[in-house]
Amino acid sequence: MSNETEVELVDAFYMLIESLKNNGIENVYGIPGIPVTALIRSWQAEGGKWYGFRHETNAAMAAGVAGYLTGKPGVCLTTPAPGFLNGLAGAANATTNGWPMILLSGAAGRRNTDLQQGAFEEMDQLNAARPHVKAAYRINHISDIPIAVARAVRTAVSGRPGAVYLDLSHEMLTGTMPAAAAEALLFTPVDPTPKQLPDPAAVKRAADLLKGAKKPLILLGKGAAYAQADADIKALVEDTGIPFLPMSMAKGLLPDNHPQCAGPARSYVLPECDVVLIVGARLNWLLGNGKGNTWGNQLKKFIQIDILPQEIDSNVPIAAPLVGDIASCIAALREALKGMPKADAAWMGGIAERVNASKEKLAPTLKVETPPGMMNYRNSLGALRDVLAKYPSVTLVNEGANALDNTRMIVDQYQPRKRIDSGTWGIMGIGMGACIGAAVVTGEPVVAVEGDSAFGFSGMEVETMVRYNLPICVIVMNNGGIYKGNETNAGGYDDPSPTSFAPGSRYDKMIEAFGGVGVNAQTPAELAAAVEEAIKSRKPTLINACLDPDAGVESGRIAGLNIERKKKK
Ligand SMILES: Cc1ncc(Cn2c(C)c(CCOP(=O)(O)OP(=O)(O)O)sc2=O)c(N)n1
Ligand SMILES: Nc1ncnc2c1ncn2[C@@H]1O[C@H](COP(=O)(O)OP(=O)(O)O)[C@@H](O)[C@H]1O
Ligand SMILES: [Mg+2]
Repeated sequence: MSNETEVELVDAFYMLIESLKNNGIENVYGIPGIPVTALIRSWQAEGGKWYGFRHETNAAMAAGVAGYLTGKPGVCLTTPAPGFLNGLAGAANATTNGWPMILLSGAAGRRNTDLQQGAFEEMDQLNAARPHVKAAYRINHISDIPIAVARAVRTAVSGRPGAVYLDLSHEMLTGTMPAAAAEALLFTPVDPTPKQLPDPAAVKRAADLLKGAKKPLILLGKGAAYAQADADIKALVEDTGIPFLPMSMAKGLLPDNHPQCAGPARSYVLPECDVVLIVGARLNWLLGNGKGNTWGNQLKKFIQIDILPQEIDSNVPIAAPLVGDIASCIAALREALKGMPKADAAWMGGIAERVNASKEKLAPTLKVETPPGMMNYRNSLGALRDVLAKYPSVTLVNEGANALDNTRMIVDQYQPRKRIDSGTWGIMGIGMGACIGAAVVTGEPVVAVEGDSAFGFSGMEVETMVRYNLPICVIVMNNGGIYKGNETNAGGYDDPSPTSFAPGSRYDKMIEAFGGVGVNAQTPAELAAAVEEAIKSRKPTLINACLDPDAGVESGRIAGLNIERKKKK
């Protein structure tokens, strides 16, 4: 009898499953196929939750959003080469957003790949991943799995979070090892997201600057939402009385209707403020790179809280860098600011005036009557706003151009981490993956406001939503095209324009094909009723919101980034 039959062995699937569990991973998102199908079945058999998608990019988006919402890396599992590449788009988006996720992909054997001998789905995935993720590792031997998974988790969640690629080489996946030795290697990592405490001198410098400000502003970014230091952030804002400006995914850290919220007065507070406390936000294109017209011509003093030291001075000089994790930095800053007088009443009064004026100007447009089937962004989203105000725990997913800009402006958020959108890249295609990831990790209803083009990037996942019976209500803002639906093509012949879709499309019929609830909403009242019914019923629902094809402007609020022809021919 050979020695092998006497010694109990374990295989790589066992080591992967146990290592994922030791790192607190409960859900895996992806698509089966060679060589991972049996691994998925084993994961399920061991009690792991599997969410099977229709496209790996959507599975990876779900994993990234799950990471953002929970602080634990979402895990996406794919097959090699094309499956890996599809997943990589979601991993790159997670890394750009600073969200923790792990992309696990099967890979062809090293011997063939490194000699480019044409193995099945051969690709040098490790090197293809490296430029687009926070880190990429290959596991070459079964005994390395526990350390590799722990390292991937720690890398994904520590510092600035991001995606980690783990290459599951064929040789490793087919390996076995003695069970006793394997058990000795399995472990649970200690404190993968350690506190990063700020330097007390830096805290004092920041506090002194804030105390001396005449027109201070607190700018909250999605890093502040991700940090889950909600109570301390709210207390810092309210104790100091300083106005706050939330970036889109920081909305809800304090309610959008909070008296200190300067959101509707962004174009006033950015040029007028003198000291800005940036909490988990980057001075990138979304904030005019911290200079130019967005900020007016007065010199600003920036205080920046960030866990990544090299984010400081990325665009403009930072007068008081505060490097550390947001929770630790905010706690230290609150201590240093104790007794500081509230922000200047004249400054607050000026902001309140502009916020009220902005709201008064917007209000009537939200109630405007339009003929059935010809809603616009204002009256449709005005109706949605009133419904969602009654359900603050609903997660709102949002993408598109006009569909994005108008929803961000009109629909208020009341709780942290309840708005997921196109993020730092301004990417289309996060939609259905984000809905599924959010529904899975929150267990709460999700409402998505999707441009009809944006929806198209991930729309096949309505079958996935129905299959898992997730409480997701997708609203397709059907204006008949990209930005609008009534452009004619420049050539004058009959083909559609570059931005138009088939007129009269009925997206609600898509979900009905899979057994979900489809609604064709012609008026704001019909839209509101259908959304509320979907939230209450928790049934997977798709609402085709019929908008005027002329509603919308090219590229929404970022039209200025377009390049136009300098001359006709
Ligand atoms: C992956 C990807 N592809 C293309 C784009 C370009 N793009 C595209 C294609 C948009 C769709 C706008 O049309 P929509 O129907 O989604 O929204 P509205 O009609 O409401 O503006 S917005 C935008 O920046 C993108 N941002 N991301
Ligand atoms: N826990 C944390 N502590 C400190 N900084 C963090 C933490 N998590 C994320 N960050 C930082 O927050 C910033 C988020 O910026 P960004 O994604 O541009 O936000 P927004 O788009 O809302 O402005 C990143 O620079 C990231 O390094
Ligand atoms: Mg559209």
